[in-house]
Amino acid sequence: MGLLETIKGPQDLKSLPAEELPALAEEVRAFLVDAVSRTGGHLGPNLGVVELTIALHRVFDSPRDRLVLDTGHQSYVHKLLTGRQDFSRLREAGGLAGYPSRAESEHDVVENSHASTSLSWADGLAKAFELRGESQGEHGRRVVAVIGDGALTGGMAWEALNNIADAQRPVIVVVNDNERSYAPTTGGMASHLATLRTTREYEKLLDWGKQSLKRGGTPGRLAHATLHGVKKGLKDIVAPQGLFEDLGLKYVGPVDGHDTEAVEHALRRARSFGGPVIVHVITQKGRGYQPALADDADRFHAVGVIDPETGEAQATSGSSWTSVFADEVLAIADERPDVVGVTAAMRAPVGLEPFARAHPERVFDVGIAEQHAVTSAAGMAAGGLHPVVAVYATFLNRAFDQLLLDVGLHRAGVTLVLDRAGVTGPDGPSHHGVWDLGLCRLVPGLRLAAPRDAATLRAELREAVDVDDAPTVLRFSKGKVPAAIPAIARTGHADVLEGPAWAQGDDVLLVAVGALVTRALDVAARLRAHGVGVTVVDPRWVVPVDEALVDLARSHRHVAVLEDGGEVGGVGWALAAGLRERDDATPVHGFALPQRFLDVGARDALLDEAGLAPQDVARALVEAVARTGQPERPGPSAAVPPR
Ligand SMILES: Cc1ncc(C[n+]2csc(CCOP(=O)(O)OP(=O)(O)O)c2C)c(N)n1
Ligand SMILES: CC(=O)[C@@H](O)[C@H](O)COP(=O)(O)O
Ligand SMILES: [Mg+2]
Repeated sequence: MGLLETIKGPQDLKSLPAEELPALAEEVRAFLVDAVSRTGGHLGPNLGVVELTIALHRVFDSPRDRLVLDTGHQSYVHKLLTGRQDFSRLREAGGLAGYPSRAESEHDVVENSHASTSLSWADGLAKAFELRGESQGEHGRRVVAVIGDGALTGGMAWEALNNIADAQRPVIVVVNDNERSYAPTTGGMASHLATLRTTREYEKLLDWGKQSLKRGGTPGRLAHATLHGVKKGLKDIVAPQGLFEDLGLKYVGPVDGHDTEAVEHALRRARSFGGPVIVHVITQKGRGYQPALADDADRFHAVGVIDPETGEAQATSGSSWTSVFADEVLAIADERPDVVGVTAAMRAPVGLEPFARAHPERVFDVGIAEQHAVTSAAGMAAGGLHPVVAVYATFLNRAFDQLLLDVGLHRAGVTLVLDRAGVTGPDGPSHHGVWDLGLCRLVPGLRLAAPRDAATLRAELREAVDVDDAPTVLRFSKGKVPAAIPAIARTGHADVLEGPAWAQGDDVLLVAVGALVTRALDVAARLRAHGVGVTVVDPRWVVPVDEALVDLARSHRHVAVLEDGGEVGGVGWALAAGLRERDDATPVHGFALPQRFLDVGARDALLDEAGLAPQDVARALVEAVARTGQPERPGPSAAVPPR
């Protein structure tokens, strides 16, 4: 039996002799490579925090002390050391979550996978422990937040530091500095951390110098004393007193994050300090696994299954929607010098890499700072540019106020491209992009399109960037782009995809949104097989709902809406409202996602479980049509509540 199998919880870890820790670290690394190669996941980030996590659980007493992991994608080692070693179904329904999960363990605190929140959580916990009288003294409860250098570029982190620095509560902020988000971290903060890292090299050099000089007898000792004086002066030049210290935070580091003993020593110093302290730990993303270290793109940040022979990692997302966007936005950028790209530390995942390679001066990586991305885009538009801000749909949540009042209020010609819209799957509840339709519907003047295939993505993107007096948004899902789905007619903005067989009349108007068009066509075939007449339309622009679509709805006995987003503020919700405004009683059957947090799971399975399986939708509509008998107007009724 290896060491790792003997670790059932932090107590077992604490009792391990220090000399066995390197061997444990190697076992953990081997486990991670083996397990994550089979399931996919965040291999690179977790390989970088092995020694750090071991040290954290030896110095602090989780769950009495609270360990908050920012973003949470680097929580696999934490899980291994807190009694969870079955990674066979990592990031699958019913398996281990890829992020902290309170349902899994009392050692887990924050389940939100959105970056830069950990310091605010820590500030809140520390205030609670203080008011409850639990944090005082050497053995008082401690709060430790582990935040990456990427997450530290997020504005929330600095709002929290402003508060943490202002009080003498025992908050330990561990900066896990591996110099990367996906790609190398950008911005002034990254440069500052680099300066502090340089100090590390500088300190090593000085330490070497000191030891050598001391061995040189009296002349050497004199020289050492002189050098020591020089050091202080030089250090202020090389590493001006740290930003953190200027804020009033004690700074410990930089520490070699792969030397468990050194990290433990630094953490014990931090713990005993009793006030707010930064422990700056230098780690290596992908540490110990050559294929990850060789991956210049993102060090196996988030990978799919890995071929054990070659070390080749499948793309996690493999979302070919992204590649269509990447190709079309580059074509647009070649034609229009006013078009610029903006990313929040995800240039490659959102498809702006080709654009950046061709026009490096016109793609801006603002760090993990979606709020800044959106408002700076409003500034760019005011300055005569047309920014294309590409983010995952779920991360737009963070920039709603900026979208509403910096972009919307000023009618700024900004185009937002929301990748991973709808159910994403393995990343769980905080990653599903199911809020954007409702949020965007709140912004007056905003227009949102949901392409159904590659051709409509290209066309709708071009329509969007041609709008310079209002915000425009495109949303598309994770996964594969379907084969081309041609239209047979156009009504208003909507494409008619399939009309009723002449004998079957106008029983159902089936409105299909974006990637769910494929499912809708399956539903339509099932309806026809049951003698129900159906017209399938793709509205293309779904915010606001097109008046022509409302008119079309009124000429059918039933309207059904199939969409990959939350029901509140969705297309079905808006279409029902449009019919009510006309005092029209056409029943609207909404097939949207329930307004709750969806768990981890495969995208298609989660859609089916939400009632969006074609056979279930068809059955519900056949029953609804049967209930209303002959084609006469049903009695006055509100919209049939979405399922
Ligand atoms: C608000 C937000 N934007 C974007 C992301 C996507 N994302 C996940 S991890 C990551 C990089 C994090 O870098 P860092 O904090 O340095 O952690 P590391 O992976 O280097 O350990 C990003 C951008 C996110 N989770 N949250
Ligand atoms: C932690 C995080 O936010 C990302 O790494 C995310 O897991 C990537 O998702 P995709 O795999 O869909 O690109
Ligand atoms: Mg990092």
